[in-house]
Amino acid sequence: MASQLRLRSALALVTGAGGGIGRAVSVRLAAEGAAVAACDLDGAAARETVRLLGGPGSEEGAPCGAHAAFQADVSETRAVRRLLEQVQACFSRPPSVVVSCAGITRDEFLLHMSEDDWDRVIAVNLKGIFLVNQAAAQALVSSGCPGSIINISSIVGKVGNMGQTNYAASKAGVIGLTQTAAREFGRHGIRCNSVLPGFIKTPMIQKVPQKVLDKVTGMIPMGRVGDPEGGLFM
Ligand SMILES: CCCCCCCCCCCCC[C@@H](O)CC(=O)SCCNC(=O)CCNC(=O)[C@H](O)C(C)(C)COP(=O)(O)OP(=O)(O)OC[C@H]1O[C@@H](n2cnc3c(N)ncnc32)[C@H](O)[C@@H]1OP(=O)(O)O
Ligand SMILES: NC(=O)c1ccc[n+]([C@@H]2O[C@H](COP(=O)([O-])OP(=O)(O)OC[C@H]3O[C@@H](n4cnc5c(N)ncnc54)[C@H](O)[C@@H]3O)[C@@H](O)[C@H]2O)c1
Repeated sequence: MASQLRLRSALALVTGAGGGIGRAVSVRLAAEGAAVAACDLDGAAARETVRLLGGPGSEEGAPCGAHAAFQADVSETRAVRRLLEQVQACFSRPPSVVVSCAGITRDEFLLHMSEDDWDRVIAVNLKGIFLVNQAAAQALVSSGCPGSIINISSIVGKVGNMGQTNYAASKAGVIGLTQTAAREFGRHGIRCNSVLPGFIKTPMIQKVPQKVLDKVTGMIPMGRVGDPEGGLFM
């Protein structure tokens, strides 16, 4: 029961909260007592996450309750600034926990990859984390509040993956950004860490050819991909 109250005074901003990992993160944070600001490019998906958390605010334009949904494109500077303003207006404080889950893939071999597919993946997966980290940290520093920022990278950012030069570069960039932000933010009482999952069963991996999934799964000691809820004891 004690763990239920571990985050009772925390306000958590989760981007990509309408997706597989972001929704699971939101559910877990709420279960441990946090108020959740669920943000996604897909506003309806963010509202569905809030509905699952059982909070008011799941309807568009509904008043903020224990949890609230927000629509924003993390790759857009003005959208991210507006997001942090809206979250603070809704909850009267900056988020003390920020989990950056928003991300995309546009897989293709480098020989054939379009510039647009490169640009879009870097914009969402790397620049999006730059914008959210900066806006959240600025809000925390100006209010003198400590915080914890968690950026979702990928094992691909460390070991690479065929068909993902854009994605791998973006996720490697997230690692370097996080390590540097941690050095800069520490003096302000803000922790900054990245997580590097392997394959997790979410909509993101639905486009992966089965022959590739079979290949990679064969290298995973458990013999299966992970699930967003963690499934530690399954
Ligand atoms: C510490 C140990 C690590 C070991 C390495 C593990 C790295 C992989 C783990 C990744 C986990 C995290 C993923 C996570 O961050 C979320 C995602 O990013 S989900 C999306 C992941 N994307 C991919 O894995 C790319 C899959 N490939 C494709 O989508 C297509 O192949 C594509 C690149 C679009 C090209 O399609 P096309 O039709 O042109 O070619 P084929 O699909 O026929 O492929 C040609 C041959 O290449 C082989 N291939 C393709 N991708 C991979 C791959 N990622 N790994 C290994 N082999 C790959 C494919 O099997 C074909 O081989 P063959 O000619 O023998 O049939
Ligand atoms: N699923 C995996 O195997 C895996 C492994 C390692 C890392 N990751 C990373 O975890 C994070 C979450 O991935 P997931 O598996 O839950 O994917 P998902 O596709 O289920 O969810 C991603 C969410 O991000 C949202 N999003 C996309 N672009 C956005 C933007 N510009 N602004 C705001 N929101 C945006 C989508 O609408 C979606 O709801 C991603 O950063 C992904 O790269 C996933």
